[in-house]
Amino acid sequence: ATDSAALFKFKEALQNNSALDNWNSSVNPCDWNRPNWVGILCLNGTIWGLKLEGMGLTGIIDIDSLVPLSHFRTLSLMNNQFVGPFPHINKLGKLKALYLSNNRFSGQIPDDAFQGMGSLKRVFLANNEFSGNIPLSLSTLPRLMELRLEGNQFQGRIPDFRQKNLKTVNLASNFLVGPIPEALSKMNPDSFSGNKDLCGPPLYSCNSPLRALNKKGNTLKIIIGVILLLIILAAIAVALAMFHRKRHRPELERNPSLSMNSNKIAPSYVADQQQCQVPAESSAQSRRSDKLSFVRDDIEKFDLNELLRASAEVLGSGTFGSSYKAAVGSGQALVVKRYRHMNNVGREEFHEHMRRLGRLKHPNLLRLTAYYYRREEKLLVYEFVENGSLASHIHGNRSLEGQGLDWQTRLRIIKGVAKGLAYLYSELPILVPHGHLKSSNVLLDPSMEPLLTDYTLRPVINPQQAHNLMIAYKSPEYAQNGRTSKKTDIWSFGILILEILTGKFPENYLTQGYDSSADIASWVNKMVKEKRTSEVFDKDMKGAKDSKGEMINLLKIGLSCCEEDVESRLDIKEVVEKIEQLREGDSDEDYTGNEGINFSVRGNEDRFSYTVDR
Ligand SMILES: Nc1ncnc2c1ncn2[C@@H]1O[C@H](COP(=O)(O)OP(=O)(O)OP(=O)(O)O)[C@@H](O)[C@H]1O
Repeated sequence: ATDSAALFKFKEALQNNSALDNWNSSVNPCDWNRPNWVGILCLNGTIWGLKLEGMGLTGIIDIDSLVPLSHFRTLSLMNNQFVGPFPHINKLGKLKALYLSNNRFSGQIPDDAFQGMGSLKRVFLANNEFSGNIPLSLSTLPRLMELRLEGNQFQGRIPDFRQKNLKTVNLASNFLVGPIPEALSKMNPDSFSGNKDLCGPPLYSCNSPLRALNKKGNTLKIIIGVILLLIILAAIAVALAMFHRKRHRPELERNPSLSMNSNKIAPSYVADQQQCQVPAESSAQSRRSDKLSFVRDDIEKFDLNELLRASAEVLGSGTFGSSYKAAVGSGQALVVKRYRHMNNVGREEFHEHMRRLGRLKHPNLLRLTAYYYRREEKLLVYEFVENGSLASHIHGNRSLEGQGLDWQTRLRIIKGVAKGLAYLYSELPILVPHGHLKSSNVLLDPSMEPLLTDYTLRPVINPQQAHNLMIAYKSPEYAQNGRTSKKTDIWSFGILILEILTGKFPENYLTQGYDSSADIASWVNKMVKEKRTSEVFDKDMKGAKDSKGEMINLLKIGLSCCEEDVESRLDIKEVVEKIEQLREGDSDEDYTGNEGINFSVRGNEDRFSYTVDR
């Protein structure tokens, strides 16, 4: 009750907060690791954090109201409309991560703003309007690992950051001057680009003649920029003139407010459209562009209006969209996912990618049913899968979901996911096949067969958002260089296997970067090293009595997928083969101790290497 009251107080101070309408005082915010309220992060029944991203929020950030939440560790308000000064966050002394990027905060941040925040590891303030010097207290945060300040108006010199754990710093596009501190000299040069006058490694030496040349180059860039700007302004003027001529455009294109806050997907659109007097010719045009594009022939068709008029239940708000359940036609249940960050893709490119996805057909893939394209917003439509997500079965309220999944079901799910992935790899060899594998993107059909969803969307997601938001189960190399590969998918699969076997929530999901101390693979490694393997498996996993050897083999496969060295990480063919070979009751290895288990320690390193036959 105290936690709920604290959260309500926080919500009250926000404006435009209708995205939080499902916060309900008669329901606990958390059922163990499953949030019942939108935007809450739960861990072991406590409120771990708030992730209120892309909700159009504004108003006051009432930090005081969060102080009573004793387990509160992460606050994300990215991609909203907040304005005004930096909030007084140092009242949340145990905060580990603060994400405020992509708002309109402004003004100088006091030098002592981060004083006493000994646990803070990640600070994201990018793309705001902060000015003045970078606050000194940031440079003394003992555990700081990731700092993103790009796209602000910070000026002056960079403070002397010396933290050993600092892995990522981005200070690009500010007005900083002077030498780059030595501790940052190995960072990516792009992290310092677009500043007034920075020098020293990884940029040009402060005495280098190239630096002067670079400055001249910048002047040239500015001139070219001005010319380009003039061309763009002329193009805008022409476009505006054309816009005025096109009086009778389809209503959906004119009125894009597919209201997220309503229990219908777009009531405002429907109401307006009924009053709209559209001349015959443009009405035909309107129908054409308001059409849903179906990529399947084997299901009952419906039109966009029908879908938009249907009452919709919010299923959740994910990293780059919100999902709604709606029933159309004869009661067919569908899931409509609205994507916000796909507006860099051209119409044709988008259509082509959707048609490519529409051709995919496999028992372990949820097939795309239809999609809708509008420049600023895209809808993808899927069938509703009755048994919900794997995440809800593993982390949800087990008394409701039925005592947790038994071993055979877990093994079947892992085998199915492997087959689905292998199919994607064979059909889309040049793309990163899934790119967003995690337990809420594995759905369970009525016979508990897994269906992968949200796959292969990276080519149509805006690169900037894809980098920030995708790959929840991120590998160390992805966290460092932001590049996906087939091996980043394998890492995510490894984490998924460990999550299924341990029933443990991959905490690393809650952070933007990679934190080995919060990584489930590191935890399993540690437990094995301490000869506590028996404690690793989920206590609620029934039917495991005769299958201990198989469980250990699967644990090894999961860990081999989470090999930090990309080259030694298994590839999909090897993973599928190894998983296919698993049977039940096949081994008499005893997982309560180390005996008979082929674990071997590699050198003096902290991690174990697992002897998995290749
Ligand atoms: N077709 C579906 N049938 C049943 N439940 C679904 C379906 N698609 C998604 N869900 C569930 O709806 C909820 C919201 O899904 P959504 O994809 O919007 O977010 P997410 O998976 O949590 O995050 P992300 O946007 O990063 O994928 C999740 O619990 C998901 O498992």
